[in-house]
Amino acid sequence: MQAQLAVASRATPKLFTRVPPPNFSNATHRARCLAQLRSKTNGLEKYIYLNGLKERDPTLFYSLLYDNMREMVPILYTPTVGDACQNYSHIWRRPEGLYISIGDKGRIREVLSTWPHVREGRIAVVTDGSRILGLGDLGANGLPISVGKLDLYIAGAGIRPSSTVPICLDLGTSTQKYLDDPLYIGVRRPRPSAEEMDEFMIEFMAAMKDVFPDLLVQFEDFSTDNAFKYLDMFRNSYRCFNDDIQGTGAVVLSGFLNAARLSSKASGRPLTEQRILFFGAGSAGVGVAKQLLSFFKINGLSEEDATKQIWTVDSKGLITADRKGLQEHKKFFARTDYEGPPLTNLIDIINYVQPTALLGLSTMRNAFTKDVVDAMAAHNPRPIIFPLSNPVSLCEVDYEDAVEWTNGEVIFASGSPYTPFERNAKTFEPGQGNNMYIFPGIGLGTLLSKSSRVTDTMVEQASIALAQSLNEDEKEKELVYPRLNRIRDISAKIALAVVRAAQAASVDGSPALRHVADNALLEYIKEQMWHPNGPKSRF
Ligand SMILES: NC(=O)C1=CN([C@@H]2O[C@H](COP(=O)(O)OP(=O)(O)OC[C@H]3O[C@@H](n4cnc5c(N)ncnc54)[C@H](O)[C@@H]3O)[C@@H](O)[C@H]2O)C=CC1
Ligand SMILES: CC(=O)C(=O)O
Ligand SMILES: [Mg+2]
Repeated sequence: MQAQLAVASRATPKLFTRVPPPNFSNATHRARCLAQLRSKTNGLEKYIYLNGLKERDPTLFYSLLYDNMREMVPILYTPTVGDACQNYSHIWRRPEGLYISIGDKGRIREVLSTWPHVREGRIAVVTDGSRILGLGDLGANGLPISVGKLDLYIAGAGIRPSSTVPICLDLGTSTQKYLDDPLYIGVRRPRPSAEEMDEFMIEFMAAMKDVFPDLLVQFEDFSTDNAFKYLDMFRNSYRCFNDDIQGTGAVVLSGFLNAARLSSKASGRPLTEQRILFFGAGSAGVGVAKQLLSFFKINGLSEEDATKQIWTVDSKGLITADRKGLQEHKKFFARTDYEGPPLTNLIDIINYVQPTALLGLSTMRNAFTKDVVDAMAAHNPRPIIFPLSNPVSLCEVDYEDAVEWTNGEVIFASGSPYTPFERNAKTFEPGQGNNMYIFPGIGLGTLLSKSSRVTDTMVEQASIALAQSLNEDEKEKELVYPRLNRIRDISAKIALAVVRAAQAASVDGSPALRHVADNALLEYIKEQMWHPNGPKSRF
C-alpha cells in the first residue's frame, strides 16, 4: 500500500499517463527540458520542441519562458517565428488556434462558439496572414504569429493562457507556392475582392463581440491597405487596435525619445530640430511617423511644423505630393517643398534631408550600406539608426556593422534581436525596437480599465511610460529600451498609464479604479497578473 502511495505521489496526473522514473523531480525535469532545447542546433527544431512542450506541460513551458525570456522569445517570436510561419503547413502537429475561413461567411458566430474557453476570452490576436513580418502573403500559415504574440501577453503581462484566443482568418492567398503545396493547410483560392472581404470583416467583428463580450482584438500583420482600412472602420465601435500601426508607432516613439536625448547631448541640437527620415512607408512606417508627430507636439511644435520634420521614402524614392497615384496612407507626409527631379538614391536623399535619425521599415535587407551609414555619420556626431524590419533576414543593417562603421557612436535599435558584443574592451548592447514591449501593457491596461475603446491618448501614454521605464543601469549604459527580462514590471507601468489615459478620455468602465492612487494601482495591477505556478488571475 505504502509503495503504491509513493508511486502515486511521483506521478503528476496532468502530465503523465504512466508512472515516471523513481528519480523524477520537477527541478531536474526543468533542467532536462532546457538541455533538450539547447541541444537543438536549428531554430525551427527549437520552435517545434517548445511547441510540443507547451502541449505536454503548459505550466512548465510558461515557467521556462518567463525565466528565460532572452533565450526563448527569439524562438517563439521574431526571428524564428518567421520560419515557423513559412513552414507551418509542414511542421503542423495539432490545432492551436482558431481558423475562420472565407467559406464560414454567414455562420462565423457558430464557428467562433466552438472555441473551448469562450467565457474566458479576453485577448484575441487576429491575422489574415497577408503580410507576416516582412515575409509577404503566407495565407493560413500565419497562425504562429498570433500564437507568438499571445505567448508574449502571457509571459510579459501575466494574461492567463486560457484567456487568449489566437485567430487566423483563412481567406485564401496570393502566393502560388502555397496554393501548389499539397500539404498547404488553408483554403486553396485567391484572396477575396475588397467588397467580399469587407462583408466578411463586418460579420466577423460583430460575431466576436457577441461570442466574446469582454474581448480586446489586436489586428496583426494585415497587408497595409487593409490594416489602415479596418482600423478606421472598427476602432470607434469595438475594443480593438492595430499592432503594426499603433503598437509599432508607440514603441518606436518611446525608443526615439530616449535616443533623441542622447543624440542632442552630443550635437547640442534642440530636440525639436530632430529630422527624421523613414525608409519604408507602409503600415509600420506611416504608423510610426504619425506617432512621432506627437513627440514634436509634446515638445511644443504645431502639427504643421512637426510634419515638416518628417520625410518618407518608399520603393520609388522620396515621397513628394506631386507624385501621381500616391496611395492614401502616404499622402499626409508627402513633401510639398521639394522641386527637383525625383530623388531615388538613399545617399542623395540623406544628403538632401540631412536627417538626425534614419528609421528602416522597408523589408530591404542590408539597405543601410556602409556608404549610407557613413552619410548619416557625416551629418551627426551620434546618428540614430533604427533598422526595424523583421525578421533578421530582412533587417536593413546588422548591429556590429553599424557600430563598426560609426566607430561606436551609433544609437541603435532593431526590430529583431541582436546579441551584445565586445569592442575595444567595451560592451555594446543593442536595443530591440519591437512592439512586443508595448502591446502587452496596452492590452493589460485596456482590460483592467474595462475600456470600451483604445484611444490615441492611451497609445501615446503607453509610449511615454515605456520611455520612462529605463532603470539607472540601463540609462548609464545608454540603452534606449529596457532589458527584456524586466518586461512584467514594464508592462505594469504601461498598463497604469493606459488606465489613467482611458479614465481621462472617459472610455473606462471600472470607476472604482479612478479613486486608487498610482502606487496602489501599480501594486494591484501586478497582483492581477497570472504566474505559471501562482493563483488564478482575473485575466
Ligand atoms: N519592429 C517592429 O516592431 C515592427 C516591424 N515591422 C516591420 O516593418 C516592415 C514593413 O512592414 P509594413 O510597413 O507593414 O510593410 P509594407 O509592405 O506595407 O511597407 C514596406 C514599405 O517599404 C517600401 N520599400 C520596399 N522596397 C523599398 C526600397 N527598395 N526602397 C525604399 N523603400 C522600399 C515600400 O514601398 C513600402 O512603403 C516589415 O519587415 C515588418 O516586419 C512591422 C511592424 C512592427
Ligand atoms: C513586430 C511586428 O509586428 C512585425 O514585424 O510585423
Ligand atoms: Mg506585426
